[in-house]
Amino acid sequence: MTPRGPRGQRGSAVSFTGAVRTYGAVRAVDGVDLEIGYGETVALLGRNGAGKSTAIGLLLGLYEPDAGAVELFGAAPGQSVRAGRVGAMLQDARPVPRVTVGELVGFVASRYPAPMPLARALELAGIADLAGRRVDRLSGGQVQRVRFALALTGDPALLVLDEPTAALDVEARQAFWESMRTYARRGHTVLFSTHYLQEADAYADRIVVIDRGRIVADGTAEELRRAAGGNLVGVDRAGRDADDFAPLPGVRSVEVRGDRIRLRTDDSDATVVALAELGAIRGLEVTPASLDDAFLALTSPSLEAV
Ligand SMILES: Nc1ncnc2c1ncn2[C@@H]1O[C@H](COP(=O)(O)OP(=O)(O)OP(=O)(O)O)[C@@H](O)[C@H]1O
Repeated sequence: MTPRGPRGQRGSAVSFTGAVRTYGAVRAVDGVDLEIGYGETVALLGRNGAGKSTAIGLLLGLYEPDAGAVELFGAAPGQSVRAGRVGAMLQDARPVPRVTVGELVGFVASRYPAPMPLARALELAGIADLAGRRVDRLSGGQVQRVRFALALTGDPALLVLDEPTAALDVEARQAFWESMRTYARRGHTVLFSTHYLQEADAYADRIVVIDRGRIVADGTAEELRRAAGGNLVGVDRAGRDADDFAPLPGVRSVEVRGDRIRLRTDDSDATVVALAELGAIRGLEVTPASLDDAFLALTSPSLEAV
């Protein structure tokens, strides 16, 4: 079915088609195809240097792709940004101005065609009590929340957040995600990048894993766990080699950990039956792969001792 936007638009909120962005020899974004429908909350997950910020820069029209195309709401990114349809919170080290929080958010709001009321933006960002405080005298976490208010204030259809919780303590982090959820529930589209798998799992409808500029997985947390090999089966090694286990049904990878063998498998039932036939079930343990396991398997195949 063709996705429809909140005002009945067809198509995608975000569309990357074979997008490439290079820095010299580095292909920071290397042929990305990605469609994000209206109202989806998507996490962009990747290690340091995977290409998340570069992808976000392309999406916001901060720079042009060297090849391929990027569209927002069916138009060039810059056009959608200028029309006030996008709010962004970037990793930004610019010095903060010497005005109050209320003045700053109010000023930015005044530049949008249909901003949300100032009090609403401050409340959603959890900084209603900071309205009269000077921005340059706030803590790092408070400034981060001011940035969130600035991203929200134009009441954008798409919210783009680059590692939004990096400077926040646990309590502020939870409050932040609650606000983001409230916003997303109103039918808005949200794209956020993060290193925190738990955040991606808890707050996104869909997780896109990027590695060396390429999308290596795209789906729900459950689908990612399955894509990486759904279960882990552990047994005592009992003098056997890793090679004895690799051909067993369902097995994707074999890891030796001291006296234990750990098998990543797509079909743990078939693997366990085969282990039983081999007489190798001493210390048998079957556990679902965690999202961390899936992430490591998807982004660093060289670490696996297959
Ligand atoms: N302005 C630049 N000049 C040269 N190389 C760059 C530039 N910006 C990014 N890169 C390189 O492009 C690759 C992708 O970087 P990017 O910042 O997009 O990754 P990231 O996933 O956002 O990383 P992090 O999680 O550390 O913020 C890296 O190899 C990085 O060194």
